[in-house]
Amino acid sequence: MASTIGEPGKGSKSTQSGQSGAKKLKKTKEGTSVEDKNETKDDEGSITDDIRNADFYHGLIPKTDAEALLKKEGDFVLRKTEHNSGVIVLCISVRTEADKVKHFVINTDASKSYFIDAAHKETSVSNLINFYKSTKTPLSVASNAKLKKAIERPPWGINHDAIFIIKKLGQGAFGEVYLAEYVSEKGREKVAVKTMKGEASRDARNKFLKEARMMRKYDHKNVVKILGVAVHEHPLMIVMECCEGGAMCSYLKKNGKTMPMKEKNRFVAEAAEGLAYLEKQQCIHRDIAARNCLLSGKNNIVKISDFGMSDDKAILHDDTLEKVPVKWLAPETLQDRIYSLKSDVWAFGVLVWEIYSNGAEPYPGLTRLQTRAKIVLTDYRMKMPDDTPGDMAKIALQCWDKVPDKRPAISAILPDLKKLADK
Ligand SMILES: Nc1ncnc2c1ncn2[C@@H]1O[C@H](COP(=O)(O)OP(=O)(O)OP(=O)(O)O)[C@@H](O)[C@H]1O
Repeated sequence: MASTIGEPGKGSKSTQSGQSGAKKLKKTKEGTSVEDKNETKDDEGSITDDIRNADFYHGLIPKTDAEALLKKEGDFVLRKTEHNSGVIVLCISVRTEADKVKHFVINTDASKSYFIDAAHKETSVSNLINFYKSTKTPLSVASNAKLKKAIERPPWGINHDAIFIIKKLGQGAFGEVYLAEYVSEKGREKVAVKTMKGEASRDARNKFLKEARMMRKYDHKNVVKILGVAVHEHPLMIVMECCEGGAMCSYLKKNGKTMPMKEKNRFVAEAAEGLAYLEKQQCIHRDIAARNCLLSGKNNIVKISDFGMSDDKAILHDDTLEKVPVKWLAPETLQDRIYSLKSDVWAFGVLVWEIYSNGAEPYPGLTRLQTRAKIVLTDYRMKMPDDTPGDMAKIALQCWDKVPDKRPAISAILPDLKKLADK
């Protein structure tokens, strides 16, 4: 019987490619820069070069991404997925005539034969796919899933060997962020590469790649652009435009005292422009802060980054409140764990405060717990730094209205912020 994901074939071994081990990046002439090759060796058992280089092999792309690529009945991709905890297997995802996507594990036996249904075995994965495609045999009787058209990797699917790591830029939640060179048909360009540690769980991997999925939707000069993801090998990578100026909060800490007021006003206006765009796309960012605004180019253009927590639901109820940036959270988030476009507006107010206080930590002298208590219980609001332009201070206070609906939309305050920046 064919086994779909979640119901492994009994008495057979799936095409395991081994659990990801932690790997160190190193610079190589060939590009991908992974020191520990063990896992790739494991991969080679089942993923031979004909598969690795096949256009329809998508590596570890998440189910959601695979499903979005399969538009018509018979469209299929070959990908890797975590079958049972810690075991990476090869699987075929295919859209069925019932307009559902089914995922079939490719199994292997002691004699290195590959099969979906033990009734038909082949000596390689590519032969197995060719068999199902050419004979139009259903992958399982129940689903009647047939392989018709292999769907190629999308343009955002990047090969590891097109990435040349140069140096570490920072530390992300899942792994390091590097400056790298990305070689494509367009030539060579400097990029930032967010990596994910090899030993991460399926959950963490999905979270990591969700950030890429969110970023793919956006195209704006004040939002960090994604170029693609590399998911064929470990470490998984998100490849994005590089903002050489680094995080705004570090810049403010270093240069804030000597920065012209005009530049601070511009930082506010540019961050607002990026955020107004996200607001229009119904994207709740959930982590607006100076540390997540990056600076790009010789003019230090502000770009909103870090979509690790973002979502495109109108209102989000997140029960976990795990590792949350308390000092940037609105009262309704602190109390009821509700996130909305209006909780981003609150965080934008805190960002404005950070800009005029030269990157200081909000609510100086208060712990996270004290901050939470003061906001929720006493309606406490920070005082804006003394030299904040009056109109700017007024706008920040509007962003901190207790009632989310009374906070302005970013698009509504943007014209005034731009005027202030142009003065
Ligand atoms: N596109 C980029 N260009 C230049 N530097 C970057 C870029 N993206 C990230 N960095 C650097 O890497 C650091 C970590 O990135 P980021 O904050 O996005 O990671 P993260 O996984 O979301 O971490 P956390 O959730 O803890 O903030 C940033 O502070 C910045 O210094």
